[in-house]
Amino acid sequence: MLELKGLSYQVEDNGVKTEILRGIDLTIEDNKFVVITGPNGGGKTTLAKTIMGLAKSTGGQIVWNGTDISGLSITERAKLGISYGFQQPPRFKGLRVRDLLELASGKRKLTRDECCSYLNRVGLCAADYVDREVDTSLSGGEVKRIEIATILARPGGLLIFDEPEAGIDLWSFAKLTETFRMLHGTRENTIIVISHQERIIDLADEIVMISGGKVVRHGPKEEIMPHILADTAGMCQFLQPNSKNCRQPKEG
Ligand SMILES: Nc1ncnc2c1ncn2[C@@H]1O[C@H](COP(=O)(O)OP(=O)(O)OP(=O)(O)O)[C@@H](O)[C@H]1O
Repeated sequence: MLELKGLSYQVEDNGVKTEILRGIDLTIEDNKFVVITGPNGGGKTTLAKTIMGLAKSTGGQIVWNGTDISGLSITERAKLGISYGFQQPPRFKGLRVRDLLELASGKRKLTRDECCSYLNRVGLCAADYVDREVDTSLSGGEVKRIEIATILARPGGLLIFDEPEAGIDLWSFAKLTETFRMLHGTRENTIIVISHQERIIDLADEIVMISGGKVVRHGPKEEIMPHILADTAGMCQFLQPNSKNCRQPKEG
């Protein structure tokens, strides 16, 4: 179980303090599929980075399976089974795709078939990629999918994906959605996905909406989804043609 208790993250620039996360309280039960969504700049990525330890929380606690991990390093958190897939993944010159998959899995050696199975699950033709270097010769979408494959290779735990759909073509996205569905079906991991995509949100057991550094909604998908749709429609007056406040676009 993941418990965030009054989690805060504050930055200071030239003496000016900005609170990016403002006392987040959130509990995520084991083996749930939770989608974090909300407006741009709301604090979703920062929240995910503080859980992984990539950003150091400035207040509150992060408790994973009963252990307060707030003071632990990224490596220590990774050893406790926490994984994070970047919105924009880094590249690793000199490392091949199979090296990254082996590192992620924790096994000394993965068979070619094992590597291929992880790559196929993100829509990559394994034979073309398994021996390629993870350098700048790979496109953004390729490197993103390779990174997601490395997270799939990790032993069970807490898997955090930051906008996995970003930069991925429609066909691969369909494959990825199916992979998430299957991954959740095994009930071996707690999955947190930051996403704005309705097809990913649709997979969720629970939705957390973050805005202004706070949790503004959290609950089962069936409860939160109508609010999201209403909020989204509310932002665009033309999506509610029968609304009293609706200004219709002028013809001609
Ligand atoms: N180190 C930092 N210094 C100053 N501001 C920061 C820092 N990190 C994040 N921010 C600001 O905090 C806010 C939240 O950023 P964050 O990346 O967490 O948002 P997000 O909800 O993931 O947005 P998006 O949907 O666009 O990816 C943004 O306004 C961002 O500019």
